[in-house]
Amino acid sequence: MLKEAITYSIPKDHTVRLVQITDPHLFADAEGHLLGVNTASSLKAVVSTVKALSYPADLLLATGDISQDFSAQSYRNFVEAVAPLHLPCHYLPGNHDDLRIMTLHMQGKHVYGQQRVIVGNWQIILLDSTVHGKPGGHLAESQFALIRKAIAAEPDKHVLLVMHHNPIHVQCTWLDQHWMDNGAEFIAEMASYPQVKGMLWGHVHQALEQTITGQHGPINLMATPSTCIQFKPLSPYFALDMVQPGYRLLELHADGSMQTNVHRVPGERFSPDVKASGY
Ligand SMILES: Nc1ncnc2c1ncn2[C@@H]1O[C@@H]2COP(=O)(O)O[C@H]2[C@H]1O
Ligand SMILES: [Fe+2]
Repeated sequence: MLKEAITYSIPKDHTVRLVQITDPHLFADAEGHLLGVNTASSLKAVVSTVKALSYPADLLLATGDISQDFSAQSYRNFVEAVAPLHLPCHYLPGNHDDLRIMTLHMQGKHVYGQQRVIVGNWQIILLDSTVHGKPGGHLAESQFALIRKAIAAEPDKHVLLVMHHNPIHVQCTWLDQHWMDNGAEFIAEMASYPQVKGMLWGHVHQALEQTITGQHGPINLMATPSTCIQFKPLSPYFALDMVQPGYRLLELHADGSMQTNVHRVPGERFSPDVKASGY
C-alpha cells in the first residue's frame, strides 16, 4: 500500500523553492564538537545565513545524519534550531541516525518523516538508503517499490528523489566505500522514467553537481555540503576541507527544469582539526 503524500496546494505553474540542510551531526550537549567544530553553532550559523537571504522557500529538506550521538535530545535540538526558518521540515535518516529515536523526537507542528510530498507540479520522494549498523548505504527493494508506486500514482508530476547516500562515486576513495552500493542499478532504473528529473543527497559533506542523460532527458545529480565539517573533494584518504559549512537552494520549475546553488556561511568562523584522520 502506498502511504498518503503530504500535499501543498501550490499552483501547478508555480516554481517550487527548497532549502536543503544536511549532516548537522548534533549532540545532546550544545557544546558537542565533531573534529573541532561545534556542530550546534555551525548549524545555527547556517540557519542565520538562510534567514538573512529572505529566500521565499516552500519547504526544508533535512537529509540525514541529524545526530552524532543517537540521543533523543539531539533530534529535539535540530527541530528547535530550524524553527526560526518557519518552513515545513521533511526529513529522512542517515547512517548516523536511529530512525526509531528520530521518529519519536523529530516532532513539531510541521515536521514530517513521510516519504512523499506533492508540491506544485512536482513529487518529492524521500528515501531511506540506510543499512543498520553500517556507514554505507543500500536501496532496499521496498524503496524501489515505493518509487514505482509513487510514480504510477502521480504520472504527471516531475520527480525529485532525495536520499542520504550517494548513488554515484564522488572520487574520494575512502568515502566511496560507504556509497549506496546498488547505486548503479538505482540510476539505471531511474533513468528509464520520464518523470525523474533530479537526485539529491547528503553524506559526502561536499558540493557536487552532475548531469546524466536519462532515456527521456537530463537528470541532475546533486550533493550538498554538511552544516558542520567538510570532506576534501577528490581525496583518496580521509581529509577535511577548510571551506565553511553550507546548504543548498533549489528552484524546481513547472516545466521540469531546475536551478540550484550551494551557499556557505560567510567568513572563516569554523575551522576543523586538519590533522584528524576520521571519526
Ligand atoms: N578515516 C575514515 N575512513 C573511512 N571511513 C571513515 C573514516 N572516518 C569516518 N568514517 C566514516 O565515513 C563516514 C562518512 O560520512 P559520515 O558523516 O556518514 O560519517 C563517516 C564515518 O562513519
Ligand atoms: Fe555525515
